[in-house]
Order: sequence, then C-alpha cells, then structure tokens
Amino acid sequence: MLQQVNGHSSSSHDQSRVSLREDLQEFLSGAAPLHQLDDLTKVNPVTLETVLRCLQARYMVDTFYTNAGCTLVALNPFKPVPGLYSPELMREYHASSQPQKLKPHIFTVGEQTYRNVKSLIEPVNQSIVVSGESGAGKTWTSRCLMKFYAVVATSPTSWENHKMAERIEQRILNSNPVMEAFGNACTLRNNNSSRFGKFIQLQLNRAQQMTGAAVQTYLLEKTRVACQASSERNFHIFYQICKGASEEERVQWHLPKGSIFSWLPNPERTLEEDCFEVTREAMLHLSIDTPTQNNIFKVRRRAMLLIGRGARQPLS
Ligand SMILES: Nc1ncnc2c1ncn2[C@@H]1O[C@H](COP(=O)(O)OP(=O)(O)OP(=O)(O)O)[C@@H](O)[C@H]1O
Repeated sequence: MLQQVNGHSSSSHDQSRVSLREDLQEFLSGAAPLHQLDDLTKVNPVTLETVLRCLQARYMVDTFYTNAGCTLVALNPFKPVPGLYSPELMREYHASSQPQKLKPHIFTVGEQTYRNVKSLIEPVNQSIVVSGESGAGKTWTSRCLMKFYAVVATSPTSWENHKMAERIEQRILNSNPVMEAFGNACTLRNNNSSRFGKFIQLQLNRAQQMTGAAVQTYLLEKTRVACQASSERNFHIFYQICKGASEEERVQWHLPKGSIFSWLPNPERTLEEDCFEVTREAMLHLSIDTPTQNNIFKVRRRAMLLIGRGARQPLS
C-alpha cells in the first residue's frame, strides 16, 4: 500500500529526493569551480545547501560579494581586506563603461544607482536597502557607500567648488562617528552594534554633485540607558566621556578619575569605539562648537549621576 505524504505518494516523493540528490552531485562536481559562480541565480538546483556551498567556496578565496540577480549578497570578512575599498577601486568602478561586468562589489550597486539618477532626463530618487542580522555588516556597508559617493559625486568643476565639495564630503563622513557614539553599543553579537535604524538621504544637484545629506533616525533602543543585558554595555558615548575627559573637564563635570557606575557595566573592556577625541573632532566638523559640546556632555554626565545614583565608587 502506498503511503500519502502531503498529498503525494511516498514513492514519487522518494524519486524527487533522489533526482535532487543527483542534481546536487552534478552541480558540485561541475566543470567550473564553485568560487567562480558570481551570481547565485546560476546555482542549480537552488537549495540552501548549494547556495551556502557556493558562498562558502567564495569566502574561502576571499571573495566577499556575490550577486543574486539584482540583489548583492555581502559576506562579512571580519578582517581588513587590503585594497577592497580603496579610492583606486572606487574610481575603477566609477570609470567603467559597464560596472556590472566587473566583479560583484558594493561599488557596483553604488555606481549603478548613481548612473540611474544621471541617465534620466527627470532625475528619479534611488534607494538602496541594506539589511541583515546584527553584525552582518550593514553599518560598514553604509559607510562604504557614503565614502563612495563622497568620492564620485563631489568632483568639483572649479576651485571654489573644490573647497565646498571637500567640506560636504567631510561633514557627511563625520556624521558616522557622531551617530555611532550616541546610538551604538557593545552587544554580545557586535562590539559596535547600532541600536537604532537610520534613513540616510544624500542630496544631489542637477549636475549630480552632492550638496548635502540628511539622516533620519528611528527606534532608538532608549531602554539601554538604564538596563543592559549581562556582558553588554551602555551607549559608547558614556564610556568615552568617563575615559576621555581631560583633567579640567573632570573638575568642571564633577567626574573624578576612576568613577564607576552601576549602569555603565563592563567599563574595563577597551574598544576602539571608546575614543572621545574622534567624536569631538567629528562634532566640530558638523559645526557643533566646543561650548555646545560641553553642554551636551554635561547633560550626559548628570544623567549618569542621577540614574546610577549611589553606585559610584572609585576603581581600585
Ligand atoms: N566589509 C567588511 N570588512 C571588514 N570588516 C567588516 C566588514 N563588514 C563588517 N565588518 C566587521 O564586522 C563588524 C560588524 O559590522 P557592522 O557593525 O557593520 O554590523 P551591523 O550589521 O551594522 O550590525 P548591527 O545591526 O548590530 O548594528 C564591524 O565592526 C567590522 O569589524
């Protein structure tokens, strides 16, 4: 007697499994090495196993980008990859007559969207959606895209424009350390995890030169200020203030060296994101002057005392 599985007989189910296994074998022993498949739509049969095998093979040879039709799959290398984001490579993708024929890269996406704006008589807004789980590399990818546009979309036509272009480029890039200091924190999955979503708008004029940027943030994880999971930390800015304030600022802000607060856990962890100077410098570039900065930091330091009241003691 034939058993019914999901409306199919078990023998036809077995047959299709055998044929899938054969297809898989054929695909894996195919002529072209897996790492050379630069588009996942060419993978056949499309199963979780074949797609992962292909991505794994590419990862093993330090190839971190793969197309999946018009989507780009980015793997996180978790290490610096020399030359992968160099200005020379940006210019190569920008100058190419067919960037989509070059190796899959985030610069292809950047360049194609840039050309889409340019090629149309009436410019049409372009959007890039960067998605993935925590630690996948979304922040990194957005930063790369901003750097790319800062290089390709600010080509000055005159010397005055050059100064202007440089200023805009600096301001756009400096928005990252500021947003990250105030909105990122160390979590179990990512030392520099964004605790908010952001919609970054880069504005171009009719000559396709960048004239400004606007960032809209949403869903900031405000509860982290008062409550952090064990082994996680509060927002970077608090640690930056505690670790980076000058002697003069410590006196002014009533912040003795070595103060610790119950809701600033794991202060002994030293992260590259703990650099107060980088945040201050970036704020200056964004025209947030030193007195305004001091007011912002004073409010934060006051919050530390109020919320973490009674938990202050010197570090031994
Ligand atoms: N392309 C890359 N090259 C080298 N290192 C990378 C790259 N992408 C990500 N990383 C590393 O992985 C870490 C996590 O990446 P990132 O912060 O961009 O993740 P995320 O997706 O924004 O995470 P979250 O959602 O938690 O904010 C980075 O701090 C960096 O060390």
